[in-house]
Amino acid sequence: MTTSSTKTQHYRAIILGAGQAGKPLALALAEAGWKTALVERKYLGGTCINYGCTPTKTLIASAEVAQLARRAAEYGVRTGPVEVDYQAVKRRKDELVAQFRKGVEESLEAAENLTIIRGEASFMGPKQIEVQRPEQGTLSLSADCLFIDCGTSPAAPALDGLDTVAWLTSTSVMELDELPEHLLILGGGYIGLEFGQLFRRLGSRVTIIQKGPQLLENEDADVADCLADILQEEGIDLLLNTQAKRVQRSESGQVVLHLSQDGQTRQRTGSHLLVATGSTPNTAALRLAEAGIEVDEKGYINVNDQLETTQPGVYALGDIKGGPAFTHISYDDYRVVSQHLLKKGPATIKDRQVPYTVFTDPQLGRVGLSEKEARDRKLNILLARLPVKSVARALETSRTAGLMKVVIDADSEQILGAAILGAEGGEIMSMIQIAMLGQLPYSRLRDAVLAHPTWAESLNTLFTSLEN
Ligand SMILES: Cc1cc2nc3c(=O)[nH]c(=O)nc-3n(C[C@H](O)[C@H](O)[C@H](O)COP(=O)(O)OP(=O)(O)OC[C@H]3O[C@@H](n4cnc5c(N)ncnc54)[C@H](O)[C@@H]3O)c2cc1C
Ligand SMILES: NC(=O)c1ccc[n+]([C@@H]2O[C@H](COP(=O)([O-])OP(=O)(O)OC[C@H]3O[C@@H](n4cnc5c(N)ncnc54)[C@H](O)[C@@H]3O)[C@@H](O)[C@H]2O)c1
Repeated sequence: MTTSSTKTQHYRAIILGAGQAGKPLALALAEAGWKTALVERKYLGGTCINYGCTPTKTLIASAEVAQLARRAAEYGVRTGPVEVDYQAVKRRKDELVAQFRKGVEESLEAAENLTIIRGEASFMGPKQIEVQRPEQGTLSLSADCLFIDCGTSPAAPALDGLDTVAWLTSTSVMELDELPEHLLILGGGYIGLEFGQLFRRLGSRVTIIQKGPQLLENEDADVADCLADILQEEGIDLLLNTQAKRVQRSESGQVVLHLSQDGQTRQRTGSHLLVATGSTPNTAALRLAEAGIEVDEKGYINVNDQLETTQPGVYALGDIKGGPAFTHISYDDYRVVSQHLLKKGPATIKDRQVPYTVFTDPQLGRVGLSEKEARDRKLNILLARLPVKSVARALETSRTAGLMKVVIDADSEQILGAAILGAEGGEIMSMIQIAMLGQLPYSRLRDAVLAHPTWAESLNTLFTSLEN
């Protein structure tokens, strides 16, 4: 249902942003009988479905097939030369995104008590907003409760000359109709690595420039270095400890990056530049100060453990509140808010687990403390460590790259964290996460009977030899 009116319309709940928290929250509140409005300025489903997880993981799947086909001879299979039809790869991705988006639109449009309003929202007062609708003028709305799920956008670093080149974001790089010939990537985080490897495997030359001494700056150095070796073996040009000083477009239309590495001047020239140096919250349009909603120094909205902002009755969910920026965290924010408001049950974001997976190949599955974090906290720990090449399943399937590492509390035998860099690393990490949820001591996994030859069985071996 679409609405149009000039006087202020009142709702029990208004949700700003139809992302990974906003969509399920709108459905839950409406189903509970709350008169609810959902305001979205672009696509229903938000980042994950439209420009995040869904399109990237679909492209990554095509890149994995290309890579496996190239390695076919290792398995004794002849394929002939491997060719990538990038238009077909892109079409497959676009079709899946359209399918997911349609599913979201249909479920929201079918809901009773829910009004979908297309336009950009701004606060006019603590519980009052204005929506700028394309070609329909503004709409004035008020509500008893407001929920902000407006997400983030790619951030642009302060880089001399950036405005003179047509640089790409994680969104616009997926709109290219042709493969970049040589993709320069600024940033060695999640986006830089996932795009870097997928474009390399699809046939581009790729250079990744990371300002710090390792990729994935928050991970343990041994894990990050192992992943760096794997990417370099695939032909990715990796520059660590490298600062971008300025960028310019050459006469032939190439992008020229002027760099500094360990005091040495360097240069890289490519056909395209992808900037993947982090995100910034979508707070500018919201005029949060009008509602007395406080933000931190980076502009992320301050919330308490029930996700209420400094304005009572106004909540912030998902990436816009800062902290871990993952789809499953946004979804859990929805769970916390809906349990708190609808079931009046105890619900908090305090001390929740934050698992995540970097979808390189091999994947990096992570949960809990890293070794560095545990040592910084001066915890008495044991480490379980296993190179993936020691796992039977890895050898049988020729997927031997990576390492597994688990941090254990030496006194209680409880698992404190895990980094699984290996094939299906996200799934193996999730098994360890479930053991952590159930507070199983590591020895239960070491001694468990696990089917041979699965990836899961590697847990027996992983926990057999421990180091301090
Ligand atoms: C390339 C990429 C890959 C990713 N891959 C993964 C992954 O594999 N796994 C994972 O867990 N996470 C991944 N993420 C992160 C994940 O997509 C986000 O954490 C998640 O989508 C955040 O959801 P959200 O609830 O904060 O809101 P979002 O999904 O960001 O939605 C916010 C919505 O608010 C709308 N909006 C903004 N301002 C206004 C306004 N003023 N008025 C009205 N509407 C407004 C926006 O249009 C948008 O639709 C990825 C992100 C990117 C960019
Ligand atoms: N698989 C996933 O879960 C997934 C995938 C993609 C994105 N995401 C989400 O998207 C968010 C944004 O991803 P991202 O990769 O843009 O950010 P990020 O913060 O993960 O990584 C940015 C990287 O860029 C580096 N950097 C910053 N400024 C630089 C500069 N001027 N030159 C060179 N390097 C520089 C940083 O050191 C850092 O390593 C992530 O925080 C993540 O939560 C998640």
